[in-house]
Amino acid sequence: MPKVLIADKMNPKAAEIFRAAGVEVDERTGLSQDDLRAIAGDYDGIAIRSSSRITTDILDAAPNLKVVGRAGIGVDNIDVPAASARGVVVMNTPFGNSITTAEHAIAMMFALARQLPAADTSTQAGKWEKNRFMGVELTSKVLGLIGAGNIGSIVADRAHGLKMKVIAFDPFLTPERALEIGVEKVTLDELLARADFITLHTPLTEQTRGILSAEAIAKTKKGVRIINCARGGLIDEAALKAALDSGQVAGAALDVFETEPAKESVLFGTENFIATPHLGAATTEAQVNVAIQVAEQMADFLTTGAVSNALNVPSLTAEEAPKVKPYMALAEKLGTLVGQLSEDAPTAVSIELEGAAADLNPKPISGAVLAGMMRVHSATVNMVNAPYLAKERGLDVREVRHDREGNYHTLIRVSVTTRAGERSVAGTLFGSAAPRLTEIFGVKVEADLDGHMLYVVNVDAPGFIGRLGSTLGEAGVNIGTFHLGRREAGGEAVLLLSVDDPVDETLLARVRALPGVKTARALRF
Ligand SMILES: NC(=O)C1=CN([C@@H]2O[C@H](COP(=O)(O)OP(=O)(O)OC[C@H]3O[C@@H](n4cnc5c(N)ncnc54)[C@H](O)[C@@H]3O)[C@@H](O)[C@H]2O)C=CC1
Ligand SMILES: O=C(O)C(=O)COP(=O)(O)O
Repeated sequence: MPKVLIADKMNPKAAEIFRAAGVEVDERTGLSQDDLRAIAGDYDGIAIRSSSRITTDILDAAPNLKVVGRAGIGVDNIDVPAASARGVVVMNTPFGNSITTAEHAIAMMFALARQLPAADTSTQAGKWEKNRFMGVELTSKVLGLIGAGNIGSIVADRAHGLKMKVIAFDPFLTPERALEIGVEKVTLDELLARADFITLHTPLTEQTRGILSAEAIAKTKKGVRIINCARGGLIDEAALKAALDSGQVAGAALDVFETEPAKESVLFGTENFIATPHLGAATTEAQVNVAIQVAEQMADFLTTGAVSNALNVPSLTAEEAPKVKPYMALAEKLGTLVGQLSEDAPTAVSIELEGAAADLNPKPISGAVLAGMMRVHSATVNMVNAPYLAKERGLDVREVRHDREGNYHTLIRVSVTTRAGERSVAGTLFGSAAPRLTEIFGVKVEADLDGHMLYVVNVDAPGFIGRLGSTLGEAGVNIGTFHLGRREAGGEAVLLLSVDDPVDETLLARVRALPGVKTARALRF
């Protein structure tokens, strides 16, 4: 039974869903990094929010880990490249808390415009300072969005209802999408110069870190109000403090901080500064949404292989997964075969799908081919990290789908290019589930690729099979199945034998010494 750790506070629905799906769950929140490292090895999956950090050392301590699920959006607390390299799928829930977070940004905007927190504190202190809290109207003001994705566009929609003019800086925003969400696409400098309110809605990346730097803040319209419900690190906090003190910035509301939990900050106590403790996603509705979704996605993946909302592997629906699985098994066997038979490092691999296979999602199939090929040299390769490793090694990977149906109702062909040229193997599914080799390097051979096998290329001549059988028999190696194919009578013949025991180097040398043998290799599936 797969086992999952819920490492951050999550709605109880998550645990219910895991258990109902037959997944064992431990809920242990508030773990230190050392504690998490100590227990990570027990789990197939870890579900988190923004508090836990899934770093390289946690991944290294978790050899059984297959999936990290983020009940929320931002994954900057997960080392995604390190997870990919170790074959761990990373999933998030990209929409479950977006409305809630957009609403928090709007709430912050109102709180800034009317100084609600300070007015509340003053009033409850019995001061009745009616003349101190002069606010500004939102109507007709310019709202500048930095980042106009899911949350940014919901903020734009709500701001239109408040009769604001919305402009956006987002290099990936297309003119069509800008039109659709009713925002004017501008450069960052233009946004800084024009906005009365600026709200941030980008992920924290190398490009966005410090996007509101001292230099950028200096370019803002005097009296701007800034809201950050995205990520700490997007704003230079010391520069913001200086700009609030000088009056360049009339107010700032932060939900997120460079260092969290933010128990202290240069900004605390500054006039016109409002803080909340990373509450953007903290509503009942959002937390139910993300808890249900992350648990369903992780349980589906662990029990059926379905992949949704993964950041480092292509999606595979619960409906597709059972159809694609036998193909992945075939693809992996073909990859393992070419991997074992390649004398040289391949420079290119092409994966062709024909007949029924052509209707399937090719990504998991090509991932399985690459995993099979590369696992020959590294035991830790799987279909998640194989495409990344292939890219790293400069392997040119092509996927081709052919509508035509050949001799087989369904076929996968894997062609590998090395310095020696291009060679290909092909296979089909028998009874729609059993992988079967159909062709090896241009020779038709039908064989199951299973267990220990011996591959021999020889010159077709009478008496060879008998001599080979005797050589194996003398070494005490029992033949299970025997498959033979040849290019033409008297030409090159290919023999694939399944054997009950491994064929060692001494026996291989004896096979290679038989008259007519060109190649002999021991294979393992
Ligand atoms: N405070 C909280 O509790 C929450 C915070 N968040 C944060 O909000 C962020 C945004 O979430 P979504 O809108 O759902 O993500 P999204 O991926 O839909 O949108 C992000 C937008 O940022 C844009 N972007 C990327 N690089 C940029 C750059 N260099 N300059 C300007 N724009 C850039 C992208 O093109 C995209 O349109 C998340 O990454 C997360 O960090 C999300 C949920 C809750
Ligand atoms: O979804 C996100 O990106 C968030 O920042 C929400 O964080 P949380 O799950 O509330 O710790």
